[in-house]
Amino acid sequence: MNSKSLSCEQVRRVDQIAIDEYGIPGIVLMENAGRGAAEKIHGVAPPGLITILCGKGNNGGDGYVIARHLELLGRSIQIVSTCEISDLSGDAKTNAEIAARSDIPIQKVDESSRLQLILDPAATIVDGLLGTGSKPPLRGMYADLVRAANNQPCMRIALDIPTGMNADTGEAIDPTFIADHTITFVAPKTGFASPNASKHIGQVHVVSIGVPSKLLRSIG
Ligand SMILES: NC(=O)C1=CN([C@@H]2O[C@H](COP(=O)(O)OP(=O)(O)OC[C@H]3O[C@@H](n4cnc5c(N)ncnc54)[C@H](O)[C@@H]3O)[C@@H](O)[C@H]2O)[C@H](O)CC1
Ligand SMILES: [K+]
Repeated sequence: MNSKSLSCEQVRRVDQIAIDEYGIPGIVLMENAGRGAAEKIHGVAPPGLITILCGKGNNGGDGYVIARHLELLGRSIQIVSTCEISDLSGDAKTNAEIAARSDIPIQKVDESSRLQLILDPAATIVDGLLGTGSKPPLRGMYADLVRAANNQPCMRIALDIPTGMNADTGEAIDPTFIADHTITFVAPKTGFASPNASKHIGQVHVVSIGVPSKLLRSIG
């Protein structure tokens, strides 16, 4: 990994400074993240359906953007969401509404047996459940969804961090998403260098979200 690693706190600070001091709207950061991630996913995902798991925060928000761009790239996609669009907020809600208006298929799951029915064993799974806002260990349905995803015989791609991982230490309490590829935003996370992390992160791809290099240099 050629980029300097950052902690979750540092990356969240990049986000906030970009918005508050540089005036880059959060929705622009999310669009850059999602479009960049979609292009990486298109490059590594085998032919066929791509199922995007979307959680209730901005990690899920990235997933709604990714779905729109993968469809534009000609890929077959479906979104599996852990909550109603009305339960989302901010940029994630905006992008969920855009996806719904675009007739992108969105199915809500409230427990994992339903997910087993939805998941096509051959379909690539994209993990947009939890990112830097995660406080492991996983609770309730998120733990069940990660176990169900890990049991599928398909490629798995994590967005920003594998759900369940402590991205600062690399600690991966069971269950933690097991990714073949991790598409991470701004910079690799500090914990990715830990031996505990390697089984879960797979190949790491860093995607820029359009933050100026002057800001990146200022993060110590
Ligand atoms: N600068 C950037 O890197 C950008 C990052 N983006 C993406 O935003 C997420 C972070 O989003 P956030 O809304 O802060 O949190 P999450 O989506 O990670 O978590 C959502 C929500 O989930 C709840 N939660 C926390 N821990 C648990 C748990 N153990 N079990 C169940 N639920 C949990 C909690 O309420 C959280 O708030 C980042 O990773 C990127 O993907 C931006 O899109 C672009 C800029
Ligand atoms: K994730």
